[in-house]
Amino acid sequence: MAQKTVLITGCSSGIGLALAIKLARDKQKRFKVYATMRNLSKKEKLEKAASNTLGKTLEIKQLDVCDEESIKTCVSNISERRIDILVSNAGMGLIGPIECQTIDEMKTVMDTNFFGLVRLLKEILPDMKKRKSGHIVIISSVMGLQGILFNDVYAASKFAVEGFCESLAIQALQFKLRLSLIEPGPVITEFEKKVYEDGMKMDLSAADEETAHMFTDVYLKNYNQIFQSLGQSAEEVAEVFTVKIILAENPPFRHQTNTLYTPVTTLKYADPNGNLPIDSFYKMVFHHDRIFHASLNFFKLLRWSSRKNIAST
Ligand SMILES: NC(=O)C1=CN([C@@H]2O[C@H](COP(=O)(O)OP(=O)(O)OC[C@H]3O[C@@H](n4cnc5c(N)ncnc54)[C@H](OP(=O)(O)O)[C@@H]3O)[C@@H](O)[C@H]2O)C=CC1
Ligand SMILES: CC1=C(/C=C/C(C)=C/C=C/C(C)=C/C=O)C(C)(C)CCC1
Repeated sequence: MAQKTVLITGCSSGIGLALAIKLARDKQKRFKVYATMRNLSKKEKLEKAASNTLGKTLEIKQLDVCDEESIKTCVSNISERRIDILVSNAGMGLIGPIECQTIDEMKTVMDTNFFGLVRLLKEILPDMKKRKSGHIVIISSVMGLQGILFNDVYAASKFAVEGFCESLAIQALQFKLRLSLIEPGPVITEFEKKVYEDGMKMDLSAADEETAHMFTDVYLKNYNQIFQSLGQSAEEVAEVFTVKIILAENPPFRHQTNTLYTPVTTLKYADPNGNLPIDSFYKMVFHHDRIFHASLNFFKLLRWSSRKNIAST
């Protein structure tokens, strides 16, 4: 197999970094990885992890998904502009009541998570179409399928990604291009820390007492526990890539990395009126004294049993 060129965005930490390292360390050297990040002063962690793959199967480049010029410069400096696999990973979260968020903060989330992908594709898709080959892998989220309390704008940005990709995938087939949406549940990365810290610092004075209480004493209070019980590691998510997505003969259009989460994303298909997921999440959150903790314990049990099954296979 000829070496494939992979461009990954957002490699200063988390899933992007783990994936870049995983692919660069491939024993058969099947990948040449362009690991990009918006701020090269953050490259030390990646450089350390890359060790002897640096300058060989891994190169670090600057790319800000919110800056068209930086995308153009990065792509133009790749030999023949050839990118076989694009991994659109750069993204950011935002939690809290919308009354306490500014429109500018919301626009930054949409600009990064949605328009970031659009900008990348405007630059890279025409070359892929000409070559009639290429695989576009997008890190979406389970929140691209199901909204979650206090994640209104983040979920909207991932829904936008999903709708955009569903439409584009039809055209892409004509050019023999593949699109794959990766939909992780919670992953323990900088994302979780940044979102939690911003949530803790949030000025809640614009929210009524009940909403502020719901955010602080229900959502934030359980946030860490949710990540601890349901959260995957960035390496686990990266593993899925090589095994199930990039190397697959027929890569899936959608792939959820966390099977514990799948049941909650199917509820909307079980009820055409759409009430079932809303009611279920409402009960999980607002009867959290019983149901919220019961559901967390249920998730924990599932996780324990799936780990046990993996260990015994
Ligand atoms: N962690 C989670 O629970 C989940 C995450 N995801 C998605 O996974 C993806 C990766 O997140 P994750 O690894 O968890 O989080 P991290 O915060 O660890 O990584 C996010 C990366 O995106 C980069 N980034 C942000 N804005 C830009 C930009 N304008 N241009 C280029 N890079 C940018 C960050 O760079 P910098 O260091 O400069 O900020 C960082 O490298 C995101 O799309 C996220 O939405 C999906 C489901 C769950
Ligand atoms: C509130 C709530 C939940 C929280 C889920 C969270 C917080 C998921 C986060 C996902 C992320 C961060 C995805 C990133 O793209 C549960 C456990 C499903 C059920 C109980 C109610």
